[in-house]
Amino acid sequence: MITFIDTVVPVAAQSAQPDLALPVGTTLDRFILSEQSAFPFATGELSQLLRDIALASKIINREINRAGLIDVTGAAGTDNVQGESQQKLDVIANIRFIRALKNGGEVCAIISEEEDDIILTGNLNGKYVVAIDPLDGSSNIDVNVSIGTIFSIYRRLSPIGSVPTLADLLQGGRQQVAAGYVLYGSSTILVFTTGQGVNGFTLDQSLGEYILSHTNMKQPRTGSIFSCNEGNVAEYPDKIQTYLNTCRQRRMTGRYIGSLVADFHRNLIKGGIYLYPPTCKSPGGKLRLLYECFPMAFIAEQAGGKATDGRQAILDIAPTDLHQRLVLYVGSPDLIDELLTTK
Ligand SMILES: O=P(O)(O)OC[C@H]1O[C@](O)(COP(=O)(O)O)[C@@H](O)[C@@H]1O
Ligand SMILES: [Mg+2]
Ligand SMILES: [Mg+2]
Repeated sequence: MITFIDTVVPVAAQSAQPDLALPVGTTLDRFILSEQSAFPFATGELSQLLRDIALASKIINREINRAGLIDVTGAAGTDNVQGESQQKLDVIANIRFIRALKNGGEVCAIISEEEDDIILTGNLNGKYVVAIDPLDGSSNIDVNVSIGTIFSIYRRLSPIGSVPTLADLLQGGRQQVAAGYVLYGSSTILVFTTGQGVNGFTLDQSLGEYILSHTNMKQPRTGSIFSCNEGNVAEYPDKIQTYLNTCRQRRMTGRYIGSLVADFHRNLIKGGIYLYPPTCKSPGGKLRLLYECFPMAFIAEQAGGKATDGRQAILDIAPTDLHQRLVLYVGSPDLIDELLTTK
């Protein structure tokens, strides 16, 4: 369920909100409006912000679908703050989302995977800040394999009208008011939560509309899928190697697309566990806390799953850096528990 209260109710206290089930087939706009109307104090900014993200994702979806026809494949010739070569679509997606968030007026600051520093939008009266991975799964762009976008929304801490600060972006995962992803796969789906469960909207390309297709998504308690880059196994900690051996002995299925959004989405629906342990190249983990781990952990927990770095719940981690990386284990709760108790 969506909460459209623009007076923020952090994750922990949101379960008291009314349950407003809407039927499959409802448009995203109708869903947003009807949910918002349930909250007398809602002023619509969060609703509009979600619409802005949905619109930008439709534009990106169009670019991705035409990737082979227009000059959007290959490297952009630039590196991001993490020293990763930026793909042209990384840059295009980054520009499109930042433009949509700036023009919307609700967002005062943004942190993006593709930008070194905080982006001040100039909307000093904007109530929200956004962390975004404009294009997730960049290594799959040129080979027509599913990719995604990941976003996380917070209410600003600094006073309305003032210049946003680092503290606005380095809030804890449990302060998120909304988080979601768009999966550009065989179909395009927008999945998000505002702390009242998780819903999925499939893009009807002929209408250009996101339509409710997955209501109140729930992560199966267990599953038979494990997802990790087996090429790195020799570098994984012994405990993880032991756990993966038990997965193989149990004849679980190895599935790894190499796009976090796609691997997460499959495991959310079918049951499974995604692992990105420490490696020699990324001893602290590869995935970024603010715009990959926090949003996916919020969605996972809202769907009944779990997300941990092996020591604590991802959502309990205090962020210290805009682009800090983390070890991530996320998925079905029983599989995460098994991993954590592996000797
Ligand atoms: O190629 P590797 O090392 O297995 O890493 C794949 C992981 O890295 C990512 O591509 C990182 O995300 P970006 O593509 O947004 O940088 C994840 O989507 C994916 O799960
Ligand atoms: Mg990513
Ligand atoms: Mg990315």
